[in-house]
Amino acid sequence: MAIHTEDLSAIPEDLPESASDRLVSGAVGNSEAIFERALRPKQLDEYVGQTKARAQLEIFIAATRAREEALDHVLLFGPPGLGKTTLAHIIARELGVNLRQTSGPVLDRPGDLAALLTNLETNDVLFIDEIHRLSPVVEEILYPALEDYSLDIMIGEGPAARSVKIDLKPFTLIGATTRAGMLTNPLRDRFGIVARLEFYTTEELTKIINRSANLLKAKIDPAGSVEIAKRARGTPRIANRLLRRVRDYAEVKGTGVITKDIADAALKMLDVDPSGFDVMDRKLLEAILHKFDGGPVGIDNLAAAIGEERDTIEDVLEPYLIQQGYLQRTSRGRVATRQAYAHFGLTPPIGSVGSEG
Ligand SMILES: Nc1ncnc2c1ncn2[C@@H]1O[C@H](COP(=O)(O)OP(=O)(O)OP(=O)(O)O)[C@@H](O)[C@H]1O
Ligand SMILES: [Mg+2]
Repeated sequence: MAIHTEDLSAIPEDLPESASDRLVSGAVGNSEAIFERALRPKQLDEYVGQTKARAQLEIFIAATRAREEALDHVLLFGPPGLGKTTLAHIIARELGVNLRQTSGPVLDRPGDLAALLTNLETNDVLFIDEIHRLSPVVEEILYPALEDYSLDIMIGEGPAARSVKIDLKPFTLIGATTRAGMLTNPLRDRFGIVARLEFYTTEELTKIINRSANLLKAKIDPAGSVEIAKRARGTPRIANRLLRRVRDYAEVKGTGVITKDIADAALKMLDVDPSGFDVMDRKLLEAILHKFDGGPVGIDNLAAAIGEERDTIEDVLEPYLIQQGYLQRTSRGRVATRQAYAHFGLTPPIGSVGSEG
């Protein structure tokens, strides 16, 4: 069995055009997949940031290796582009086992899952991306597999139908999702290790950009990497994407070196503002401010107003705006904070939420 087989069909292609085409969307376009793989760190010590998740995993991996057992099942969750797939591959590599990759929407028949599971070698990793999109019938046969490495499969139909039990070799499931909240409770409960990935700091993104620039043989000065890092929405995928575009700009409009001024001019041209917001971020905030008087506004109304899918708002747009304090999610809907008013040069009304911008 090949080590680290990649199932390209697992790369999500079903994101709405407007979302996947965004320069700062966390989502990945297919043409980008090859480039992403080249920049993907292969070992835990190359994986920048996520100190909490990394510290946990280091211990569990070392202990499991020493005992020659399968690692507990791992759930990785967090917004797109923060490094879930990367981390899954690193875990398998550090464990010294094979990784088999698939995704929730692709696994639509129980037989497909059974085939994957029965082909795993001892202690291998099965990586299921978008695990919140598993169909209920597939999820059902996953439970006993996770719990006691066995499959209960129905053979035949009607009165002749019988259930057969198949023993599996010990394995580790790594599930990745942008939405831990959409997992069913019985599934979530079966993960022994749950790691939530956080947005990266400017310092961490600067490190990632320097490493990528090095691999791409792009010339960049320290202030240039900081400028890109500050505008990458806390997301390594976006940092790498911006780096590539800014490098093109530097080669055509400058001397080839990415300086602060070149980065700034390039990002301005690409419509990424100093807070790292792109057209869609601004559209969302402006809709709340102008069409809904700052909110609260329900997610479906908001989706209709900006012509975006509700899922895209919740998975891609909102998490960063909330983390940065521009948006609040309340029981009555989304509310723009004082910081959002300030961003657009507006005076916040009395009683508006959030800290002073
Ligand atoms: N901690 C990190 N250190 C360095 N580079 C990273 C890190 N995390 C992610 N990257 C880079 O960002 C890119 C995107 O990461 P990855 O594909 O793992 O994100 P993801 O969380 O799986 O996204 P999605 O939810 O869309 O599947 C990778 O190609 C990798 O180069
Ligand atoms: Mg991924």
